[in-house]
Amino acid sequence: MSVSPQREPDSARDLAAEQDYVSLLYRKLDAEREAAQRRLSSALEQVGSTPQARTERDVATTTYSDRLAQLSSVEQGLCFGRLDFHEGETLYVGRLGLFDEDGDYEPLLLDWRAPAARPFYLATAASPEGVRRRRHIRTLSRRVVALDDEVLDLRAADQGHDLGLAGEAALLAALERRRTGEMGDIVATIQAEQDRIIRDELGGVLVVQGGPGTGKTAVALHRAAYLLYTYRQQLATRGVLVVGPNSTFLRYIGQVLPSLGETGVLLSTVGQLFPGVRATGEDTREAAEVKGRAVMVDVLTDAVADRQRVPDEVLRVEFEDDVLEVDRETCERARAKARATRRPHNLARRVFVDQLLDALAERAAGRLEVDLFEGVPEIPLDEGETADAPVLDAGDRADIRAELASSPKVLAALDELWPKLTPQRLLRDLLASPERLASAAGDRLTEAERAALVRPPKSRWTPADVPLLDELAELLGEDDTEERAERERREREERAYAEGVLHILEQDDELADEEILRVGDILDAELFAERQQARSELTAAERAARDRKWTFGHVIVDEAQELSAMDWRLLMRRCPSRSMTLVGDVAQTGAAAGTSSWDDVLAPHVGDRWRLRELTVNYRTPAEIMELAAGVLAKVDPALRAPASVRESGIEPWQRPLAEVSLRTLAEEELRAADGGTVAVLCPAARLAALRAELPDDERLSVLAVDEAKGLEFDGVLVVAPEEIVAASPRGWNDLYVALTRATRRLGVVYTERALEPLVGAG
Ligand SMILES: Nc1ncnc2c1ncn2[C@@H]1O[C@H](COP(=O)(O)OP(=O)(O)OP(=O)(O)O)[C@@H](O)[C@H]1O
Repeated sequence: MSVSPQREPDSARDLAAEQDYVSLLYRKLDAEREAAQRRLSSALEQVGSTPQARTERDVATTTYSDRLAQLSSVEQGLCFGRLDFHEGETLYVGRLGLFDEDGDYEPLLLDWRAPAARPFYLATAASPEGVRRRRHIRTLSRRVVALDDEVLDLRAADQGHDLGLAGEAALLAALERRRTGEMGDIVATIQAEQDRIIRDELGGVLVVQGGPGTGKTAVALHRAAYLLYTYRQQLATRGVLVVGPNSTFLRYIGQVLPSLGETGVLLSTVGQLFPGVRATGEDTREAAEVKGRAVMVDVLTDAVADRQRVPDEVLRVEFEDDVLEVDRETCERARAKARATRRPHNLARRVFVDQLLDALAERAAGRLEVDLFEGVPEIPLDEGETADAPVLDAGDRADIRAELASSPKVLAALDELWPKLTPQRLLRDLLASPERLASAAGDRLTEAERAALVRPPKSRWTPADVPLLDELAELLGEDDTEERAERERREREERAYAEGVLHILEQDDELADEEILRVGDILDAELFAERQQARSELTAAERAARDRKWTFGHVIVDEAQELSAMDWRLLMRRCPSRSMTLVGDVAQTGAAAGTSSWDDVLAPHVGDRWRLRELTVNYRTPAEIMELAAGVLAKVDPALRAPASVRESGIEPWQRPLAEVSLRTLAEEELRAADGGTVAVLCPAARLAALRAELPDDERLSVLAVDEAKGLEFDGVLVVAPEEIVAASPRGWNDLYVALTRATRRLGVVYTERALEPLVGAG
C-alpha cells in the first residue's frame, strides 16, 4: 500500500510566524555558541603552572569543546516540529534542547529525545495523546520553506491508511531526495514503529528484524543517540560500540551520529576489534566459514595444549659445563600441575617453569655435592651427623636455582616445552602447518576443511582471523605482572596528585567556578584521578579502540545476520552486561558463516532471554521494484514476506540480455537519470575487475560486489549477471535479493543467457 504526497499550500502568514520563531532559535543557538567559544578561549589562555590550574584548564577545555562541537552539529534542521495541544500548550521539537535562561527557564526547543517530545512521533488520530495538531517544519539552512500539518481528530482517523504513517508529506519529501552516498538522519520523520524501538529500554538483548529498507540502520543509530541522552551517566564512561559489516558501510553511516550531536561512539567492524591487528587479507568463502564455526574454540584449545610439551624420554639441559637431566615423568607431573591451575597458558607457564627449575636445581645441587667431595679424604662424622645429610644448605640451593633461572640455555630449553605465546604467533604457526592443524582439529574438521585453512606463514590477517585471535588471547592470557606493578605505581601517584588537588579545591575560597566546585563536591580522589586521566587524554571510544579488554555500556550490531559464531563470542566478551541492540534480516544473509535464525545465534549466550521487535514498512525501495524482489525472496524461503513499500515511483524495473546492451552506455544513462544522485552497478565478484575497467570513472558511480553493497542504497541500480550471483554461493538467492533492493528509484537487470525464473515477466 503506497501513498502519494498531498499538501495544501502553506499560508504565508503561518510561514512568516514560524520563520520568526525559528530565527529566534538560531539567535539563541548563536549566543550559546559564542558563550561556549568565549569560555573555551579563556580556558585555553590559562597557562597554569600548578596542578590545580592544569586540572581546571583540562576540565574546562574538554567541556567547552564538546559543547561547541554539539552546537555546530545541529545547524541544519535545528527545529523540525511543533506540537499544539488541546489545552493550548505549544512545544517545538528539534535536535537539541534550548532554554530561555533569561525568563523562567522555559523550554524554547525540546530535544527530540526528551520524553515530552514523544507525542511528536507517536500521536495518531486514533490515539492523539492530547495533541491537536502536529506540524513538520521544513527548513533549508535557516529558512523555513514548508509546513506540513496534521490535525489529529477522529475525522482524520477515519481517513487513515493502513501503514499508519505520521507526517506523511514530510516523510515522502525526505524519501524523494537524491542520495548522496552518505546516510542522513531521519530525526524529523521517525515513524511510530521505529520510535518504539529507538526508545526501548536499555537492558537486555533487543533484536530488530526487518526487511530491506525498513530503517534498521537508521533506527539503530538513532537508538544510540537516544540511549546516550537518556542514560548518559551510565554510558558516557564505558561508551557505545556500533558494529557494521565493512568499512565502506561505516563510512556510509559515519555522519549520522555527529549530525545528532553524538561523537563518543566507536564505529567498527568485528575485524577491527583486535588492537594491533589490521585485517587486510581475504579468506576464501570456505576458509571464512570454517573459521567462523563454534567448534574452532575446541580446535584452538587443543592447539594451545599442543604447545605444552614434554620430552620424548629425558629433558637434557646444559648448565655450567654439565648436562642436567630430568626424566619424562617429572616433566609430565609439572605439566599436569600447571594445567590443573586452569589458568591461561602464559600464566600457568610460571607453575610449569617453577616445577622444572626445582627439579633441575635438585639435580644441580646433587652434582655439586658429589663434585665437592670428589678426591677429598673421608672425614669422620661428628656425633649426631648422618652420612646422607645435605651438605648444601637452603641458601646455597636458592642460589643455584636463581642461577638456573637466569641461564639463557635453561630458559631456552624450558621455552621449547612451554613457550610464552602471543595469539598472533600461535595462529600463524597453526595455519601454516598441516600437521599442527591435524593434531589440533582431530576429527572436528575434515581433511578438506583443514586444507582450506592452510596458508603461508606471512599471509595478511583476515577479518575471520580476528575472533580467533581474540579467543586465543583468552586462552593464552598475558603474563603482565610487571606491567601491572608499574600501572599500580602510576595509579598510586595519580591518586596522591588528585588528593592534593581536592585538598586545594576545598581550601580555596576564591574558587567560584561552578564546574570545579561540583567536581570537588561529588568525587572522591580515586574517581577524580580516573576521570582526569580519561578526560585529559582520550574519549571513551578512543580508549576502547586501543584496549582489547574494554567492555562497552551498550553494543549495537547492524547487519547482525552476517556474524559468525566466533564473531558473536568476541562481541559478547566486549559486552558482559548483555545490553545490546542487534538489527538485521535473516533473509539477507550472505556470509557462509552467517545465520538464518536469531535463536541459533543467541541461545549459547543468553538462552531465550532476548526480545524481538519487527519493522514492516520499506522506506527505500518503491513498490514496483519490491514486487520483483518478492519473487526472489520466495526462493530464499517461501514463508518470508517482503515489507510493504511506502511509495510507488511510477518507474518499472526492466531486464535485458547482456548481448544486446553496452553496460557503459547504460551506466551513463543511469547517471543522467539519477540527476546528481548515485548509481551502482552490482555484479558477481568474478566480474568486478573487468567491469571497473569498462565503466566510466565517476564519483557518483559505484561498481560493487553484492557483499560490498550490503546496507547501502543508490538512486539507480544495475544488477549484472543475476544468474551468476545466484550460482556463486549457497546463499546466492539471498545475495540477489540484497542486490535488487538497493535502489530508491530505478532498477535494471542485465542477464547473461536468459532471464531468471522469478524475474520472468518483469520489465
Ligand atoms: N522514518 C524515516 N524517515 C525518513 N527516511 C527514512 C525513515 N526510515 C527509514 N528511512 C530511509 O529509508 C532508507 C532505508 O533505511 P535503512 O538503510 O536504515 O534500512 P535498513 O533496514 O537498514 O535496510 P537494509 O536491510 O537494506 O540494510 C534510508 O534512506 C533511510 O534514511
